[in-house]
Amino acid sequence: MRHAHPVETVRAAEAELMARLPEGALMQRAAAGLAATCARLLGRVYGSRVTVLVGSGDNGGDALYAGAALARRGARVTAVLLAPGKAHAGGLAALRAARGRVTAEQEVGLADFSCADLVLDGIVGIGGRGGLRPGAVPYAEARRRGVVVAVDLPSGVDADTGEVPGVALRADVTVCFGTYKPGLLIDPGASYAGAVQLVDIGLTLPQPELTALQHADVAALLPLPGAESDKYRRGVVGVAAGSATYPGAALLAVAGALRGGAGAVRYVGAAAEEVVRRFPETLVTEGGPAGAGRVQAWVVGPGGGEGARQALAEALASDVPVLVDADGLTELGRIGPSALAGRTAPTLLTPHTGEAARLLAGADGGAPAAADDLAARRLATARRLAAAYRATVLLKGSTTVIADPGGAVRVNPTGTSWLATAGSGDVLAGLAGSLLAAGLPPLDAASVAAYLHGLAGREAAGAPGAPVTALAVAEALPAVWRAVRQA
Ligand SMILES: NC(=O)C1=CN([C@@H]2O[C@H](COP(=O)(O)OP(=O)(O)OC[C@H]3O[C@@H](n4cnc5c(N)ncnc54)[C@H](OP(=O)(O)O)[C@@H]3O)[C@@H](O)[C@H]2O)[C@@H](O)CC1
Ligand SMILES: [K+]
Repeated sequence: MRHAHPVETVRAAEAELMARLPEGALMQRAAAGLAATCARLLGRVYGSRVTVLVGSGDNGGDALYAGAALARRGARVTAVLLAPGKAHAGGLAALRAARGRVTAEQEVGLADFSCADLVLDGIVGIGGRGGLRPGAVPYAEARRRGVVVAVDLPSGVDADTGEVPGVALRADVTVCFGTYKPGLLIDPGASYAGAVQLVDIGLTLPQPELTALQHADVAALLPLPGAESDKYRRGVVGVAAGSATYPGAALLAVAGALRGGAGAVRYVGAAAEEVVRRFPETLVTEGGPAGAGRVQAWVVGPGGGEGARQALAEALASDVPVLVDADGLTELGRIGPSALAGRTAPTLLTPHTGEAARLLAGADGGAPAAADDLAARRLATARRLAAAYRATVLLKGSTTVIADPGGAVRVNPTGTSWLATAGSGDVLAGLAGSLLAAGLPPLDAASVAAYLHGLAGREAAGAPGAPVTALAVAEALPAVWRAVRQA
């Protein structure tokens, strides 16, 4: 599992460790790890050209010491001071002692940047606020031929949220210290970080609020049938989806649900005939959720159209977990959080940012925010929704973020942009609902579903990627399920 901690926590751990170590020891550890990665990336250090962008704090200090280490191995290193007079004095002395060059002239700096084999971005790290300052912006726009390595964090990315409030410097590799910062895992920040490598500097950190699952974590959470299992013990997931106008959503939600580990799928809705024709293993019931037989979780809303209101009300009145998606979310936004007030079982909401805007408006009373703004602040958006509705929220997008009302957050590391395709969300809803019915708590059900769905998207798209259909994503689920278990 990848763990991320906010700046405040990192600073506290740093202070606690620094009090027990000789001065500067922590920075030396960070710089040594950084220099080792740079050497690996360069292949041959001797004779290579390295440019070090240096800001006014310890982030620049790390970069200067790493630059000095590379210079001692024969690299031609130039430090470009973006805040001359404030650059880390010890790091600067070390670089000079290793015969590194130092300049504060932007023209020289930009020329060096463009022809370097490797650039170290030590402009700003966890002490940063706002995007790049004007003197640094030209580097973000300049031509580059070498690899850009961000020190701890790409400069201009907000460490705690992944927001990019202006211009940021795009990295190919980020070497972070002690722990991941949330901004390295959440878009848009994550998209600036490239491949992220963690250097252990010995910090003792508390349990993280924010995590990202990896194969082994998902494998441990997957529901597996025991020798005694029958379909009811493995869980029955009820799917209330599709309408006369959108029968396809019912098929796709059922396709996802059939591959999510529940023992059976029970469908209610207007597309029963199509569902049984395509998936004869589905149980079909007339009427809505209230009159259907016993299920262990409901999925309500994909392609629900007019019927979504009634289906939502009936599912929410049940005492089993309910996943609300698509048209169900629109209906929920109309009522607001009071619709969930009497629930005794968990609720999982799976909005994209447009639906999130409607849900927030339903909670706050104001006009819906622009979806793009919510996408740029996806961690805050998911947390706000989870708190307002007292529900687990899976906010879909370039980084899917899952927030529990208790404060825990999971960030999904899998996926492909090809997944932004019609019906893909219906498959995800069915899959997550199936995992809920199989007994996973909502945070686990949602994050395992997002993980498998992202992998299935990649599997269906192939490499190099090509457009995928939602049904192909559902059909790829068994293969990725097996791959996760075998890893
Ligand atoms: N914590 C740890 O465990 C360890 C931390 N280590 C390292 O230290 C780094 C943190 O160092 P730090 O605290 O000196 O802050 P840092 O990010 O260098 O910023 C400094 C100053 O920059 C300025 N500034 C602000 N915004 C800006 C912007 N947008 N663009 C440009 N400048 C901006 C602002 O100063 P101002 O110019 O406003 O006076 C601010 O005070 C950390 O990321 C890691 O690399 C490791 O060595 C060891 C273990
Ligand atoms: K940086």
